[in-house]
Amino acid sequence: MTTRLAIIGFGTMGQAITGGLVEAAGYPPEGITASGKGKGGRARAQALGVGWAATAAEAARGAEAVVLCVKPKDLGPLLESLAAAGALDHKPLVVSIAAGTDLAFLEARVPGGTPVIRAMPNTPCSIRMGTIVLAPGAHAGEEHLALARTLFEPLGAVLDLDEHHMDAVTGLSASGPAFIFVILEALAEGGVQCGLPRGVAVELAARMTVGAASMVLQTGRHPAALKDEVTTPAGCTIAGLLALEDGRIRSVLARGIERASQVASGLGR
Ligand SMILES: NC(=O)C1=CN([C@@H]2O[C@H](COP(=O)(O)OP(=O)(O)OC[C@H]3O[C@@H](n4cnc5c(N)ncnc54)[C@H](O)[C@@H]3O)[C@@H](O)[C@H]2O)C=CC1
Ligand SMILES: O=C(O)[C@@H]1CCC=N1
Repeated sequence: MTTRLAIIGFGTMGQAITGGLVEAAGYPPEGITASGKGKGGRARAQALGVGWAATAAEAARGAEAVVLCVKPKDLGPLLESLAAAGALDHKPLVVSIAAGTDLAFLEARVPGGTPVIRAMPNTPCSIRMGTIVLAPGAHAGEEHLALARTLFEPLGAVLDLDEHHMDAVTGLSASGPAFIFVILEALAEGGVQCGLPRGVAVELAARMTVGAASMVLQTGRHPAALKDEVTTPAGCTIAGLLALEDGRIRSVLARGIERASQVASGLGR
């Protein structure tokens, strides 16, 4: 049976989640009502066939699950407006995807006993290749986690983790697509520098990345062991690897995740 779902905040992530559910996973659009303030949201909702509510309160009323997809700074005012309108009085499952906004903050702004789940998805959810980490609040039981999994599993791999990992998850798998896009762009530039047409270089870089990542997931082997198999003694790969190490590639990438995670932790304040 379809869960009546409200998506509040219809920007990048609200649209990625809704688009992934409707276009890629075949979720019935009539089961979803969206609400947003940004440009183009209503037209996108219409194109997807999902309902559109003029206000967040209207979307939330009667929904079994309310997914909050607004920026961290907008979450407090949004929850206050929903509480003032009594739009969460029926205690639906409330899911927040906001970075840096903890369960304690959310639970303090919904009616007592409301089940709340913090989720951290990423933009690849729009093509069902996402990762989504879930952390349940004090009143979210197994049935609520099961409902959240039903909503997110069509969009990618769902992992349950304790909330204290959420900032690290945000820096790694939520910000991470942006880092990978920059790496892909740079890899393609290398190919262009060596004479490949740009389109071919981008395609080779992207397909190679999918293949290498899939090897890690499918074999369960350590990335270092897989790397060693590519690296012929006195061959070309070791020459390229050493050039990358001269640029401190590992430290630069790891510090990028650390910095994103640190900033994520302050976004809700
Ligand atoms: N962009 C990303 O890759 C990821 C973002 N997130 C989190 O998702 C949330 C949304 O991020 P984006 O989609 O990138 O932001 P966005 O700015 O693209 O979308 C947020 C939308 O919420 C709307 N909004 C603000 N207040 C509202 C209200 N009271 N009622 C209805 N709509 C309202 C805004 O007009 C805007 O269209 C953030 O909290 C972010 O931390 C989490 C994972 C990945
Ligand atoms: O950059 C941001 O703040 C959001 C949260 C994670 C990905 N994008």
